[in-house]
Amino acid sequence: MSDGPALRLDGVSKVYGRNGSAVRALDGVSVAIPRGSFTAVMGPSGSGKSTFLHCAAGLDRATSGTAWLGSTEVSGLSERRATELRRERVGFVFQAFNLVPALTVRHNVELPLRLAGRRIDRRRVDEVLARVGLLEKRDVRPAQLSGGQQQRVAVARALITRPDVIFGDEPTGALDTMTAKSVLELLRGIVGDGGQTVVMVTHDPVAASYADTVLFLADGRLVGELAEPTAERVADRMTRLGAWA
Ligand SMILES: Nc1ncnc2c1ncn2[C@@H]1O[C@H](COP(=O)(O)OP(=O)(O)OP(=O)(O)O)[C@@H](O)[C@H]1O
Repeated sequence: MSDGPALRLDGVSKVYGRNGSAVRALDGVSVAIPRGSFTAVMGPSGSGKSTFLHCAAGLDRATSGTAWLGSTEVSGLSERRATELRRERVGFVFQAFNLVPALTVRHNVELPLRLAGRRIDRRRVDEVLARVGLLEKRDVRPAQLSGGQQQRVAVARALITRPDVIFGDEPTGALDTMTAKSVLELLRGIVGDGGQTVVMVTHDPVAASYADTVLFLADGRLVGELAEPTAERVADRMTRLGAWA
């Protein structure tokens, strides 16, 4: 593994649609996210947060500029290589958990390995389930779990391939405050003891305060950065961006 940033965007723009109906969702965004850091991405609705995540993770292709994951240029990959990269090098945690209801917890966590045609190491699966505090729930189905527990299964599923970067798109958006706290502490812990990199889009200043750095987007542009954020300072910046006007 190289020593450079986990993630780098160089002048990334993303335009949806054409001509009269074109929307510039990202407008020349440049940023480097260090390995082993926890970054939150905030901004008003429609500011480009999801687009940022999608372009950085290889879910979507930038219209111009380059996106790097470690030393791999994500923006230049063929569809097949982008799919491989998503399977092997990044993990995703979404607001809606996206677990497969018919599969047990253990089988949900194993799924990325199966999709990548990799060997299932039961001990590794148990280790990851223990890491998220759900080893004893490994044989139940998602419907038998609380929202917070389901999200912790989703975190385990994201961790199983040992990805370089874990992307969260509003990972605590569907959770109550206390449950959200346990998921955020888990993400914080992954960065702390696993040296992994977490990048999370959120609307919640309290969630953002768990990060090392908050990036602020407005109208597709990177308009600010806050290190060692507190919920109050994040909320203040968001107010000044007109997010809650
Ligand atoms: N597939 C698409 N086709 C056309 N326009 C899109 C598409 N996806 C996003 N956009 C537009 O790009 C802009 C940025 O959208 P994006 O979803 O990245 O913002 P966001 O900050 O994540 O918003 P929110 O907080 O509301 O989820 C918006 O104006 C949106 O309408």
